[in-house]
Amino acid sequence: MLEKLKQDVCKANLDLVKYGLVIFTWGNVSAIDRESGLVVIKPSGVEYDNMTDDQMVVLDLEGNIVEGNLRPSSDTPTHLELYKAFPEIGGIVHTHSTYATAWSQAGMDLPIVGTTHADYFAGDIPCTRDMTEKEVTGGAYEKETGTVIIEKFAEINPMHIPGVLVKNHAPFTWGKDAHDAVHNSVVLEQIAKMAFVAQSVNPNMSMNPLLTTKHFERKHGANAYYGQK
Ligand SMILES: O=C(CO)[C@@H](O)[C@@H](O)COP(=O)(O)O
Repeated sequence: MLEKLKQDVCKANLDLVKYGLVIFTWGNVSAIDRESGLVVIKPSGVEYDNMTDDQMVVLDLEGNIVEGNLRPSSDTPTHLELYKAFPEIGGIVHTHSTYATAWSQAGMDLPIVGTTHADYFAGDIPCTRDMTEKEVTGGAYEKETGTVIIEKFAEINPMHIPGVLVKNHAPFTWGKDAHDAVHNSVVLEQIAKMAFVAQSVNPNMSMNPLLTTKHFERKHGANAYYGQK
């Protein structure tokens, strides 16, 4: 079932290793088939070295396992909440990549201070609020992680800012498919690193909003002209 999607999701997970975004089992990628409403995600705690397509787990949006012998990623409920809230997205990535995670741990939005950032994210990348005791200990921690992310995007278009920093935890990114979500995760790590260095040089750094709009629009706007037709 969903063989092509399982291949794509497995490859996307392995790409996290290729791009240096995960060590051990510290991350996960999923993708959704919107027609059937089924989600494919990597199994929990399985080393990337040994990961194969047929280990991918297929679930419905309520978290019922439809196919697979292994337990799905522990972060599956977060992914499911995001798929339900953001109908335009087709893939999700979670990593503990160093610089993006450091900003998450600092509890700070990642400020937009360069065109590299604006080419992919049309503004600051928000950091979520502290989770309440009930959200952490009430039995639905991973689902509630999704809730605090969605809350943060009440007034943000998730296709304009395809990522978030979960406070004291780590980043999630998304995209039109698993590959696109991985791409955004790689970019997020790089811009988090660049912003860290820039801030150490100038703590009062800023960016002209016109430049932000120009760079985001030329790649993603209605009249985008970056790249080939
Ligand atoms: O966030 C964490 C751990 O803090 C998890 O995302 C990470 O270890 C990956 O877990 P899974 O192997 O996907 O269950």
